[in-house]
Amino acid sequence: MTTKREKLVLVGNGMAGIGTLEQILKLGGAYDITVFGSEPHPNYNRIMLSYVLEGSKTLEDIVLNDWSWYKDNRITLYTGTTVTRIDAASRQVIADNGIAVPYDKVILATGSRSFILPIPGSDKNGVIGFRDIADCEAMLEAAGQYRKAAVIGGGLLGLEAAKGLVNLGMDVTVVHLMEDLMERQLDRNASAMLQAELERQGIKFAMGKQTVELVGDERVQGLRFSDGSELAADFVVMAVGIKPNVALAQASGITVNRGIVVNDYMETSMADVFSVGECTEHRGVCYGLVAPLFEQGAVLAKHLCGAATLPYEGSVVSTKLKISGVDVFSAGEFIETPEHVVIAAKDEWKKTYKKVLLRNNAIVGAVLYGDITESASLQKLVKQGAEMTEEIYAEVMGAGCCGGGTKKSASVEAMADEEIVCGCNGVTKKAIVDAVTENGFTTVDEIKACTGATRSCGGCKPVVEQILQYVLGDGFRESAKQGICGCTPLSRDEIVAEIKAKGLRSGKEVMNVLGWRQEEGCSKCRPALNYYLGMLYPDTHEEESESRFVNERMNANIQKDGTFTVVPRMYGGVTTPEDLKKIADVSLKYNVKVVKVTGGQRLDLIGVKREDLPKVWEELDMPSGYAYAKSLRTVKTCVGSQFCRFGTQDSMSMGALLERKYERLDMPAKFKMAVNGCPRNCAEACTKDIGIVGNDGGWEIFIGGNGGIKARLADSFCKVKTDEELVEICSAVIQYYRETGKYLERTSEWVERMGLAHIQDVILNDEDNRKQLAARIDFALAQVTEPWQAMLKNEKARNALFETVKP
Ligand SMILES: Cc1cc2nc3c(=O)[nH]c(=O)nc-3n(C[C@H](O)[C@H](O)[C@H](O)COP(=O)(O)OP(=O)(O)OC[C@H]3O[C@@H](n4cnc5c(N)ncnc54)[C@H](O)[C@@H]3O)c2cc1C
Ligand SMILES: NC(=O)c1ccc[n+]([C@@H]2O[C@H](COP(=O)([O-])OP(=O)(O)OC[C@H]3O[C@@H](n4cnc5c(N)ncnc54)[C@H](O)[C@@H]3O)[C@@H](O)[C@H]2O)c1
Ligand code: SF4
Ligand code: FES
Repeated sequence: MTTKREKLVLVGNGMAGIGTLEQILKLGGAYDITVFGSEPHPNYNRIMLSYVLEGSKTLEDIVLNDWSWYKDNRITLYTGTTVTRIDAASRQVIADNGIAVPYDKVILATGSRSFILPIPGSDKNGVIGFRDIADCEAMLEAAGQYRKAAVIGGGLLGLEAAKGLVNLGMDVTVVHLMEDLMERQLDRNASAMLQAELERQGIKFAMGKQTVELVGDERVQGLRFSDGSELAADFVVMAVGIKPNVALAQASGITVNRGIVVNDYMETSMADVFSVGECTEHRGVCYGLVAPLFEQGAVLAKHLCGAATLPYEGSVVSTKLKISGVDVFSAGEFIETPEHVVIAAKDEWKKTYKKVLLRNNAIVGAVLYGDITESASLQKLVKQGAEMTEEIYAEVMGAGCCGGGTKKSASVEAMADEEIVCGCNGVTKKAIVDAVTENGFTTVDEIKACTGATRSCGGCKPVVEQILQYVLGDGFRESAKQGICGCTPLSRDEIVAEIKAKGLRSGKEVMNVLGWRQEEGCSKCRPALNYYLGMLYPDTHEEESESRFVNERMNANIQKDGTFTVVPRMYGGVTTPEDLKKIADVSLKYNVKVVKVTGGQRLDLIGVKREDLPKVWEELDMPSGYAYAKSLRTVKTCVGSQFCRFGTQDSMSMGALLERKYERLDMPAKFKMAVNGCPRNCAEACTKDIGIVGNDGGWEIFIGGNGGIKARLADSFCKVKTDEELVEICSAVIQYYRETGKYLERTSEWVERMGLAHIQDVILNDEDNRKQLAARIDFALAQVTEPWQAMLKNEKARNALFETVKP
């Protein structure tokens, strides 16, 4: 006889909720699971949004559980769907779009939202919080259009946001209410050192300022303070704290205080309804960091799986600011009172500071600035409220405030097995050592995939590295080479070489033969392998569409409200009245929300419903502009010699020719080109992957430009006389990039890695090689087909993607 599986509904697709589900799945919990999330994305690492803004990660990098994870674990997922009520009488969870799902158990993990100061003007355009992908995208966009930003709030979030905006080229002032930055985590000494360093990094500060109004017309133009002074700003980020999302609990009659009130087993006041994460209030505390949320999730998962568990008794929190070049750590109590015994060391030359607070000889708090080597030990000692002893003093204070560096592996050696190394994910030293000794893992990525350590804020990475060094000894340096992801220690070049040498033909085969740690791979390696195989076998590789990112699978870009954009090709930025009429007719018929002229000189139909996509493309009957793909996006052109008085070359015709030639071909990353009729460079060749400028009766070719987050001016590659030479060199450059580029590596990074001189040598000084590269790209180009034409003929794929399955 089979027992009926209970129905578990999770509301909130964030880190706390999905972390709890991961634990439940690990424990073998027998539930039919449904997840609701208001955002249109799979579970992603919210913490890493700071790195996305700062430019060191992309949105794709921060996905924690991609769409296939839900499918593989038979979880029904409703994204872009907000639950509005739990009906205890009918035992159903009811969503805003009318979907009602029966439940046996419900987990509320609805998180928080940004607290927006209730002051006049806070609803003006250009004022946002920093909480989710949509906010992050809005900030990236604003940085391209506006100059002067103000970030209100000098806490963790405000400072990380400010650094991100400075990196994006904005003039940023942090407006802080108090006289000390991060006054909830740091004492005056550490705060002052932090402010000095951040000023050095380009952030300005307005301290002790209370904003009473945001001024401007529709768009914000500045801030007015209580002392009457003003600050000009055309973009304002509010980072003054968070508010738990409790509307659903309230509407369902569940007891709510600041957060959803729970007991030590995460039970709310409603039977069979539990709560974890930032929306939760436990013993009067709502947490705003991931470590406590995962601790809550671990207790709840065991509780729901019938496994023995201790009650959740609250968490001691510690924080680390994620700004490169600024190492700050704080745990427990940090402001001394007459009750405390203070151990402190400050080195103004090395710019380091260390303070440990004792109460009745128990370690109750610590602040580190500049050198945070001891953060893991101190975090544990504070959590345990350990007694200070001579040994601990020597271990923690070492040579004073900066002695950690010389005794790193000694301090790791001295760590107890059960000591927590990764506070965010509760991973002990023993779990990491076991992953090395029992599973043979040798890199941080492998440890991450196996244990979860370093998966969230990344603050524990140095200690994980020290443990690897301590366990592997000399073997560590050799193994320090990182694989393309946690599934393999192999680099891109090694994988491509093995595919060629062993004649491997599919992603699965590559993973099997090359000994992938995770049988199914992950969201990093699957699309990369699909690209490498397609590049190596253009005529025979069977496209593995399930390995593609969702936008590529749908041949359309998903937007934050769950609708899509449609961008038809306009070769060289040139269109016709007939095509414009078609676009207008289709836009009206399918209620397109906005028609936007893009930076790449074409039209973007924004707000198309998923189920309308096939009909829109069928009626447009125009080629896809690949605005979602890792391939040629646009060839921007100026008017050129056909019309411009200065033009010496026909840039419009050449742009259209190049766009028709290279469209649809997969590349390591998105690829943009521009063609100009003369050196006035109206189509901005200098920020394109390949930029072309009419010059001296011929063409000058530039490569490796980028106008995005990591802006880079293109390098002059060569000058040519004829159109034929131009096309041959473009072909050779693109094919060489395709053959040697790492998946997701833009040409700006590729040129820096390979060296301009080397690429010139390969392509300009070796005619045979150049011709072979051009022939290989022509062969690959002969295999590509128009995706929407194929999709419209394939009813099964069309139904599966656009009618029955959620992305
Ligand atoms: C930029 C940034 C950087 C951060 N850095 C760090 C850090 O370095 N270290 C650290 O520990 N913490 C950090 N945090 C905090 C950390 O990200 C949060 O504590 C954590 O993500 C909260 O997880 P959660 O699942 O409780 O809530 P959330 O992540 O807010 O997830 C809740 C989800 O539920 C959805 N939802 C809400 N109501 C409903 C509903 N009725 N129906 C359906 N869905 C709903 C929301 O849209 C959201 O997607 C950072 C936060 C930000 C914004
Ligand atoms: N590295 C990290 O651990 C990290 C990074 C980002 C965010 N987070 C978390 O995200 C959440 C939100 O972060 P946060 O920094 O907004 O919250 P926070 O509550 O930690 O800090 C808000 C700051 O804004 C200041 N403030 C309040 N009102 C103000 C006003 N009117 N004008 C100027 N300043 C004002 C406060 O003095 C405080 O320093 C927190 O839970 C935080 O822990 C953590
Ligand atoms: S780049 Fe030269 S040819 Fe082209 S539009 Fe500008 S001035 Fe005219
Ligand atoms: S401490 Fe945050 S990921 Fe390990």
